[in-house]
Parts: sequence; C-alpha cells; structure tokens
Amino acid sequence: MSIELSGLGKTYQPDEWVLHDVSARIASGEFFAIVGPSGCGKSTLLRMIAGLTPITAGNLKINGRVVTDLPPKERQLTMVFQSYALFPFLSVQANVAFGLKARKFPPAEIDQRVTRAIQLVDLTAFRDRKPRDLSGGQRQRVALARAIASEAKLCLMDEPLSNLDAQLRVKMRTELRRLQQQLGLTVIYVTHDQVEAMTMADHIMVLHDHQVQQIGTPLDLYHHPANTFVGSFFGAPRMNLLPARVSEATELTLAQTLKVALPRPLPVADYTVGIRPNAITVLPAGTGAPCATVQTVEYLGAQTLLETQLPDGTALELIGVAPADYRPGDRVAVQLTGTLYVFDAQGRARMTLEGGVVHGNDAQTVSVADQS
Ligand SMILES: Nc1ncnc2c1ncn2[C@@H]1O[C@H](COP(=O)(O)OP(=O)(O)OP(=O)(O)O)[C@@H](O)[C@H]1O
Repeated sequence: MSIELSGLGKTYQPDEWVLHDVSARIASGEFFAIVGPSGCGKSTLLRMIAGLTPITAGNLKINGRVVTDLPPKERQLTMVFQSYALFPFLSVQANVAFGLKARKFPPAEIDQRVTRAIQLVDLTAFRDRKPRDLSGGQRQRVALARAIASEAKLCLMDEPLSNLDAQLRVKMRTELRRLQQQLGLTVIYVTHDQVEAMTMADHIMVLHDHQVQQIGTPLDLYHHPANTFVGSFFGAPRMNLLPARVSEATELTLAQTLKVALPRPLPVADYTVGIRPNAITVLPAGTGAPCATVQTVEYLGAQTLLETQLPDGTALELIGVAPADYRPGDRVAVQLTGTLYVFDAQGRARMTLEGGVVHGNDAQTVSVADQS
C-alpha cells in the first residue's frame, strides 16, 4: 500500500493550524516513522490518515486513490493504539477474532486467520487467557495479532510500545520490525522516541512547530540535519549548538573562542554551529589550550559526560576520556575533530558548503584559540 500526503492541514479551532502543509510519499512495504515532541500533531496526522479525524486542507491518496473524505472502513487499514484497546472480558482468541466477526467472515476463515495471527506473535499457549492475566508485552502482541488477522496491508501505530518497560520495548522493536518485513506490511508509526524511530524506520518524518522539518532515512537525518531542531533531536548525547560569526570570508569563530578555517567562503554574518559531543576531543589540561571549564560530571560507565563552559559562557557538552577523573572547576582543552554543521543564526536552515558540511578533523582547517 503506497500513501501520498499532499499539503495536508488541520485546524480544530478556526485559523489555528495544528498541522500545516504536510506532504510525503510512503512506498509500499515501508516502515515510516513520524516523530516530534509532545503536542506537535503526530497523533492528529495519524488519525487523519486513518479517517478518524477530518482533514481540513490538502489531499490523501492510498494506493493512488483519493481517500481524503472516505470513512475509515473504506481505507483498508488497521490501527494499533497505545492503550491496545482490548476487550477485558474477552479471551485473547476472541479479541483477535472480534473485528473479523463484525465483518461477518465465515467461521472457518476466522478460525484460520486468528490461529495464524496468534501463532505469529507467539501467543498460542495464551489464547484462552483474558487480557488482565497477561503481561504488558503480551497484551501489546494481542493488539498486534488483531491487526495481522485483519490482513490489511497498511497498519497505523500510535506509540504502541510506550506502556512497556525499557527492556521489553527493545525486544518488541525487533519483533515488530521482523513481523512487518515478513508480512510485507506498510507501517506508519508514531513515536516521540528518536531511538525507536532510528532503529526501526526506513524513513522518518520530523514534525515540529506545526510543520514537517525534514523527511529522510535515519542516517540522512543524523548526518545531514536540515536545521538545528533536527540536529539536536537525533543523537545522544545531544548536538551542541554554539553562536558563531564569520568575520572574514573563510574564518569562523565559535563562541568567541574556537576558530575554524572554512573550506569555502561564507558571507560575513552570524551563524549557529552544531557539533556533536563525539566530534570534540578532550585533551588533558596542559597539553593544549585549556579553554573550557567543567561544570558537571556524569559517569555513564564507558563514557563520562562533561558539561563545560567556554570563556564567553556558552555551554558545551563533551565526552571525557575514560580513566581521567574530572571534577567541577577543572579546565580542559578541547579540539574539534569531527564534523561541524553551520546553520543560519536562527538555526532554521543548514548552510551548504562543499559536501554540505565542514570537516573539523582536517588538522589544517581547525585551530583552537586559547582565550584563558
Ligand atoms: N480534539 C481536539 N480538539 C482541539 N485540539 C486538539 C484536539 N486534539 C488535539 N488537539 C491539539 O492539537 C495539537 C496536536 O495534538 P496531537 O495529539 O496530535 O499531538 P502529539 O504530537 O500526538 O502529542 P503527544 O506526543 O503528546 O501525544 C495539540 O496542541 C493538541 O492540544
């Protein structure tokens, strides 16, 4: 099932657009994630695709057919909700069979589809249990079996793993992805969790501020973020954002401290520069320019996260080198050794330089100024 969203918009109150001009093409058999912070309109968009919320503007096509104003049952899709929406008084088997009975399928076919779906999600031994006697993960799998039994090729999922504990969530991610590929389903999957989207999806749509910020593969979004929102949404620890200025065509100064030679000239202006913590090397004090002061230290086992401050007061998050014992107040030298992303001053768009990014790991193009 392919899906095409063309300029979709939604208002609940007159003139208050909760979604504006959303366009995307989702290929058949694709796992497509919609991510963004709370309230950005993810569930609204999914419900518009399902036909549960009317579309205010734009067009929706499923398999080439315009379905913008069709009721849900004519869209040949199924939906899995965060709450699972199971009937508490029915067994697993009856829950999975419910929709097929309502659609008046012959009993033999219902039995065959239900048995197969329950088998696929590995719940055969639990088929006579009621939802209250199942674990969270098992209930989630019942909801999934119901979607599978419907044999709809398009499955919409709204935060289906968010009620599970962390360990089970990781396991279910793999299972969901395996089932989706095995059954050739097209899945549109809403989540606020960037890791979930990154690990499961073929393509991701990032929503923020009522509109699409970027659509791309997980690697695209990580390596070529369109703006500072996308840059800091993906990746942990988060991308650092620093105020920057080009005062001579090829010289960029970050936070009034760190100087970078650009491979191509940029207009003299203010910019915002993004640097991921793993693109910065922390040197022991004394071996380089001590130009950041440690504020807080967080030991994470293999990594030590350092919240530091540059001389102009800009915060910079760094990854400390293993055995070194850092303390608040320590001075550390920092060297830019990875990719720098240059955005306009407001962070709305990334500047395109050669290859789209500035590489700081070429020793000739990066220098660190000692301001202390
Ligand atoms: N029925 C409604 N009537 C009026 N406003 C609504 C309605 N449903 C949602 N909204 C508003 O629309 C915006 C988008 O809500 P939506 O639930 O789609 O966001 P979301 O990204 O799914 O958020 P979350 O991650 O918190 O579930 C919010 O500002 C919300 O308050």
